[in-house]
Amino acid sequence: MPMIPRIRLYTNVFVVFEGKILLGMKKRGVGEGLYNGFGGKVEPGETPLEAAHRELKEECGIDLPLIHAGRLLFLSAAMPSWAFHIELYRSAPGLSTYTGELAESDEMRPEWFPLSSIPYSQMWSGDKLWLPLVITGEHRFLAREDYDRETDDASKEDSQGQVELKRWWIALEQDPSRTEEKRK
Ligand SMILES: Nc1[nH]c(=O)nc2c1ncn2[C@H]1C[C@H](O)[C@@H](COP(=O)(O)OP(=O)(O)OP(=O)(O)O)O1
Repeated sequence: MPMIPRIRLYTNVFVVFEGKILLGMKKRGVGEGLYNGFGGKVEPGETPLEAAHRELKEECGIDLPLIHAGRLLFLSAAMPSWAFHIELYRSAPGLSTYTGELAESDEMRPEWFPLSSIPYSQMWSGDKLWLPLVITGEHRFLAREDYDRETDDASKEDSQGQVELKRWWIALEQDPSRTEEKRK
């Protein structure tokens, strides 16, 4: 029987104000050197929303109302024992203030970017597929990504194993609060 991976549950929060987005430069660990939202593992006894607020506060010092934006599920050939499930949140629409003091932490250096110049080339390669949906916040979505070994250039492989985004799909959730759209 093939090995069945175990699910690791994470959160990721994007603070989006009028015309700008708050990202963090990851200073250590997995994803070091990349910009990302603020987040981490959901701890036992915590809901994902509670974890999202806790991680936002721990990693950049602030808190504000959040809405669920979507869900990312991905597999990576670099970590075949795990399936990653990330609950994605964004700040509630229309907000322009937060509580607390925006501050650098051991893990993240926060930085505002205009929505017109999001540093996608310094982010996880799949994020550009769904971050625009997080920013508009009109539909919640499910995104699915498979990272596999690079096949075109074996010289790039190191002991960690280089992976690239090979397959993906995104689907919008039905939102019962919206008028049912007619489908062709
Ligand atoms: N925006 C993103 N896009 C993506 O494709 N993978 C992401 C991602 N954000 C996080 N991941 C993946 C990478 C890695 O395997 C895992 C780790 O995420 P994080 O850096 O958020 O958590 P940490 O390892 O810092 O956990 P904590 O120690 O609980 O803070 O989730």
